[in-house]
Amino acid sequence: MAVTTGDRVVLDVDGLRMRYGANDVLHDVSFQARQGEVVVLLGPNGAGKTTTIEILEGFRMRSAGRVAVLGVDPAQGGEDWRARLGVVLQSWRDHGKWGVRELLAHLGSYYTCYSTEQIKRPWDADELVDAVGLTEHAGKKIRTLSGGQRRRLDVAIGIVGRPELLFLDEPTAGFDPESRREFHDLVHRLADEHETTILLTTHDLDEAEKLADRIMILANGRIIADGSADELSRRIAGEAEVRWTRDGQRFVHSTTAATKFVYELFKQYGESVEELEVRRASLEDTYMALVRQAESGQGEAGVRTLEEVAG
Ligand SMILES: Nc1ncnc2c1ncn2[C@@H]1O[C@H](COP(=O)(O)OP(=O)(O)OP(=O)(O)O)[C@@H](O)[C@H]1O
Repeated sequence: MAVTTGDRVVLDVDGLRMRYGANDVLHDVSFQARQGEVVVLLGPNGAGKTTTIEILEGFRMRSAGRVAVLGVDPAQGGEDWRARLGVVLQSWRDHGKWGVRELLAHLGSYYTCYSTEQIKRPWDADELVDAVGLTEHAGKKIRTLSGGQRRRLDVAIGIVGRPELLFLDEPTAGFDPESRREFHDLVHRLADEHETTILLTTHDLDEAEKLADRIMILANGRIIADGSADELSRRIAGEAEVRWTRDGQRFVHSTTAATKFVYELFKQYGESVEELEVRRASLEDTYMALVRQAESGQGEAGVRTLEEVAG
């Protein structure tokens, strides 16, 4: 997990609203992200994640609110501003006849003029191919790549200009577990070594937990939670489930004071307690509880225990 988050505010969103026709999609979205921070945006289908990201990227005009991306309003961002952003959207379908390395070197050449003292642009094509795990396939034509390999290429295209801020929309859809792990390592490296700020969407809560310094949950066009995975689960807090076996019999007990309970359990039964497990609310439990709570129209004041909310 990135620990090198700086003080510089890279993303600053205040009172963002978006309306499509008569349909309000984003109501009042406000958040900030700092240099080197990995922020994961979660939310059910249709919550407004892609809309938010597209507004930040300058691809979509907002209805209201203040937005500064690398200090610039995306609606007014020029080429030099755009060169500092990396965007990974859908799979790269064009240029099927191009080689992997060839395409990266070609796209990279557009960034040469945006090189600075601090940030040398573009990323060297061979190093980049290596960083995304495509070395073996560097000479292959793009149309011959598998789905997962093509997605890695999408990521490489997104970072070839060494962006200060990277947007990733469901980057690991279609990855096998190994590619997913490698991709997670790459995200950590970008944040830790290069101080890249990363905003990504995913529906994979395990991935969110592994990657995020901060998780934001968007539901019904509002951010209903913003914090680390631990902070979010503490908001739902409540009870932990303690499981154990004794003399071959299984036991389950729910308690808000798991440590004390386990201490008493051992004091009473000592070594006959086996297979002890303490399970706290997972990110999935927390996510489901918060989203259901938002969908049933309860505000912050209505935060209840997980059991009450999730039934
Ligand atoms: N161009 C558009 N015109 C009208 N409505 C739109 C447009 N684009 C998106 N919407 C609506 O805005 C809402 C938010 O869509 P958005 O794509 O931002 O959601 P999302 O959180 O990214 O969803 P998913 O997880 O399914 O990708 C949806 O109700 C969608 O139907």
